[in-house]
Amino acid sequence: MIAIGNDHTGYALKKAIIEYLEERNIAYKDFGCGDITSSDYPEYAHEVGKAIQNKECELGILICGTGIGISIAANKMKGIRAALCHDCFSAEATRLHNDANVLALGARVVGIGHAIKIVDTFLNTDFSQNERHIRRIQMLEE
Ligand SMILES: O=C[C@H](O)[C@H](O)[C@H](O)COP(=O)(O)O
Repeated sequence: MIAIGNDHTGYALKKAIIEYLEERNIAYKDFGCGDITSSDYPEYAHEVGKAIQNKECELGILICGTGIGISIAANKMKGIRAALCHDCFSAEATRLHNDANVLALGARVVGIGHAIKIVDTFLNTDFSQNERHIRRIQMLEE
């Protein structure tokens, strides 16, 4: 299950990502927001982070204007490794090396087509299970 959350700036991109997920029968839970009325990104980061912490969802996608605020908020939560990625190389590397469990995107930074490719890369790359990466992730948790 993929958790998805966004502030007002990310609403249009969120709809496009949901279309991508539905076309591929990928289960998701939408934690809002549901329109373009000004809203506060920490709320949605918190909801998505909680869904991952309690194992309701395995991975999350968070969107704000830059992706920065919402990733800062998510990364304050224990066990959350949110990666702000605006290119496919980073999206692949953060799954392989960091076992990132949240992809953060900036709706004011990337176009929808590029963002969908980034989402596709993130969701289709598994953690490497490499010993040195496991060690470093454990250090992050400590
Ligand atoms: O990091 C913060 C996010 O990019 C927000 O989406 C952004 O600050 C929202 O800006 P505004 O309230 O001016 O639409």
